[in-house]
Amino acid sequence: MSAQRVAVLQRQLQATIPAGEASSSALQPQPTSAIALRQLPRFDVTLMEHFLDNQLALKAEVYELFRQHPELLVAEEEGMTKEEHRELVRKCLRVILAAGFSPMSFFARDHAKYFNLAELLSLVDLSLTVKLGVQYSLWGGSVINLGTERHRRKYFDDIDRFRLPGCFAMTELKHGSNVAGLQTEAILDVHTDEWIVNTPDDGAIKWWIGNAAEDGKMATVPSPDGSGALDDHGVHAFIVPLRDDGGALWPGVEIHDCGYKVGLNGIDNGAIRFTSVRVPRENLLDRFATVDRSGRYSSPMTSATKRFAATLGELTGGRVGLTCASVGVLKGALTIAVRYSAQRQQFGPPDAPEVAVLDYPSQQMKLMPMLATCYALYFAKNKLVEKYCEMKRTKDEVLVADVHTLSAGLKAYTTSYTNTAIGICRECCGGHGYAARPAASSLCTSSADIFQTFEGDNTVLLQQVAALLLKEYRDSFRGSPLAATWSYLKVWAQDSLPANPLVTHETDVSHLRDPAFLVRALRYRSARLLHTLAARLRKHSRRVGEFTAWNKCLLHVLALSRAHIESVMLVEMLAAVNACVDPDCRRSLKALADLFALDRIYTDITFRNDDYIAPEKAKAIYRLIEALCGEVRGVAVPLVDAFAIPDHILRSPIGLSTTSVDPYSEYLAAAGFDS
Ligand SMILES: Cc1cc2nc3c(=O)[nH]c(=O)nc-3n(C[C@H](O)[C@H](O)[C@H](O)COP(=O)(O)OP(=O)(O)OC[C@H]3O[C@@H](n4cnc5c(N)ncnc54)[C@H](O)[C@@H]3O)c2cc1C
Repeated sequence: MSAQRVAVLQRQLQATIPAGEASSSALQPQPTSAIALRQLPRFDVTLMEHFLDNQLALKAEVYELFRQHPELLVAEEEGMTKEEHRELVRKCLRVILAAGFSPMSFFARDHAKYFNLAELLSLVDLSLTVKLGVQYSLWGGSVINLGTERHRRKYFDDIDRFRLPGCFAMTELKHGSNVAGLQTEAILDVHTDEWIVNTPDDGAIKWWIGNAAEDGKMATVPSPDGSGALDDHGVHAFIVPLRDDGGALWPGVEIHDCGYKVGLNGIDNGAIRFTSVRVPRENLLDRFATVDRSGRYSSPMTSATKRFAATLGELTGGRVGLTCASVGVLKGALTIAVRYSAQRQQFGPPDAPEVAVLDYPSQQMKLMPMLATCYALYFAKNKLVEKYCEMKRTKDEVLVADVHTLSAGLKAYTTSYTNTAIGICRECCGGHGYAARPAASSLCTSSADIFQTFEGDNTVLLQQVAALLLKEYRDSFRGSPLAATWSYLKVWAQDSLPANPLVTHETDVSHLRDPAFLVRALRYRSARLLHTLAARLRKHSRRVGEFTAWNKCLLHVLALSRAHIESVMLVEMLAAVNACVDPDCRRSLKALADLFALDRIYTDITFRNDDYIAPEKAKAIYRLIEALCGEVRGVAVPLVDAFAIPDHILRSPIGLSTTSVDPYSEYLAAAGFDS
C-alpha cells in the first residue's frame, strides 16, 4: 500500500479515536440554546469491558474456537442453500460439543452461562443460536422442566450430545398464539397402557417446528385435552417419537419441510401430522400431573388454570435466551454503525478536511439514543438473568411471576427494538452497509426479525405483562413483596396525579439530569397508565363484557407494558451507574442513562397530555438531548469497543476495531482488487 494511501487511511481512523480529540470535524454539535457541550472524559475501554462482562473467560473460549475454525464463519446472506446452511449449523454444534461445552448442563444448572452462550453465538450465526434454543431450551428444557427424574435420567445425556435431536411441537397450522385452541389429541388406551396421539384435522398439523424437517428423533407435543384420562384437565405435554435411529419416520408420523424462509434457513422447520401414534403412558411429562395404569388422573395443583400457567411458566427460559441473543445482535449492529460513522467522511467546509458523518447531529440523533438504549437493555437483561437464576434456586412464587412478566416484556421490547435498530444502523452505513459481506449478518434484519414472533408474538406477550400488572393493581398490591420489579407501582399508583406545578416547569439541567426526576417521571407514566387503564376497563366491561373491553383498550394496554419495561430499564441502568467504581466509566454511563430517559420522556406525548411536562420544559429537554448526543458522540467509539466483539466474529471490514489499520482493504480485496 502506498505511503500516501496509508496517510489517508490514518487520517480517517483519527476520526474514530474519539472523545472529540482527534475528530477532523468542523461540525461540533450546536445545541439550540445555551447548554454547553461538555467533553466526557476518555475512559479505559478495558475497565469498561470488565465492568460489563463477568464471563470474559467464556467469551474468550467460544470466540477462540471460531478463530480456529474460520470455515464455519460464513454469512447466510452470501448465498447458501438451506441444506448447506443446516449442515453448517450442525458442524458448528459438533465443534462446540467436541470442545467440551455441555449446553444441556448449562441450561439445567448454570443458567447464566447458557444465556451468555446464546448472546455470544448470536454474532456467529443466528441459526446456530436458534438451533441451540430449539435443542436445549425448548426440547431439552421441556423434558427436564415438565418431566420428572426418570425422564431426565433417560434423555439428558443424549440430548446434551445431540445424539437425540428433538423438537418442541406446539404451534399448529391454525393456532399459534392461542395455545388453548390447540387440537392435537392424546387419548389413553388403558388396555395397552399407551397414549394415542392424533392430528384430528389438517388445521391441527404441527407447523414451523424447529428440528423437525431433518434432524428430530423425538418431540415434546403439547395437547390440550383428550377424551378419557385428561378430560377437562387442560394442556399436557407428551414425548412422541418422530424417527428411528436410522432416520426413518416412526409409524403414523408424516413430516414435510416448511421450505425456504425469509431468514434462519439453517433451521430445519417442519410440519408434522400424527396418525394414531402410540407412545407409552410414561411419555406424559408428568411433573404437574400424572395418570396411573388404570387411567386415574392426579395433580398437586388444584385447577387446570394453575397447571396451564405452571406449564407455560416453565418455558420462560426460551424468552430469556432470545432477549440475550437479541441484545447481542444489537451490540453487533451498533458496533459497526458507530465505528463506520466515525471514520466515514462526507462533505466539509471549503479548503478543510471532510467531516466524519458521526459529527452530523442527524447521525448522532439516530445512533446515540440507540447506543444508550442498548446499554440500558444490556443491564436490564442482566437483571432478568439474575432473577431467572434466583427463581430456579428458590422456586419463590413472587419471583416466578416476576420472571414471567419481565421475560415476556423484555423479550418483546428488545426484539422489536433490535429489529428497528438494525435497519437504522444499516442506513447509517450508507451503501456499504448493504453489502452482504461487510455487514455480515449484523446489519440484516432477515433472521432477527422472526425473534419478534416466535417464543410468543410480541403483541401477545405485552398483553400478558399488562394483565399481570392489572392483577397486582386490583389486589391493591396487598403483601406484594419488594423483590418484584412492579412493586414500585404499589406506591405510585396512589400518587399518579400530575406533579407539583413547580416541578412541571423546572428546566434546570441539574434537575433534568437528576436520577430522582428521571425515575419518578418514568414510574409516574406507568402508574398513570395502569390507573387509567383499570378505570377504563371497569367502565367498558360493565357494558360490553371483558373481551371487548380489553380490545377497546388494547393500545393503552400495550403502552402500559412498554412504559413498565422502560422504567425497569432505567432503574437497572442507574443501578449500574452506581455500581461502577471507575469515575470516567461512570460519567459515560450516567450520560447514557440520562439520554435514554430523556429521549423516552420527550418522545412520549403522554407526559405533555397530562401537563406533567410543561412546554418550556419539553424544549429544555430537547436541547439537553441534543447536547447529550454530542457528548456521547465523543465516547461513542470506546463505548462500542467495550463490547469487545473480535473482528473475526464481527466479520465487517467497515466495522473493524480501531486497532486495525485499514478499514477498506479487506473490502477491496473481497471485491477482487489488489492492495
Ligand atoms: C422460523 C420459525 C420457527 C418456529 N419454531 C417453532 C417451534 O420450534 N415450535 C413451535 O411450536 N412453534 C414454532 N414457531 C411458531 C411460532 O411460535 C408462532 O408462529 C408464534 O407463536 C406466533 O403464532 P402465529 O404464527 O399463530 O401468529 P398469530 O397469533 O396468528 O399472529 C398473527 C398476527 O395477529 C396478531 N395477534 C394475534 N393474537 C392477537 C391478540 N390477542 N391481540 C392482538 N393481536 C393479536 C399478532 O400480533 C400478529 O401480528 C416458529 C415460527 C417460525 C416462523
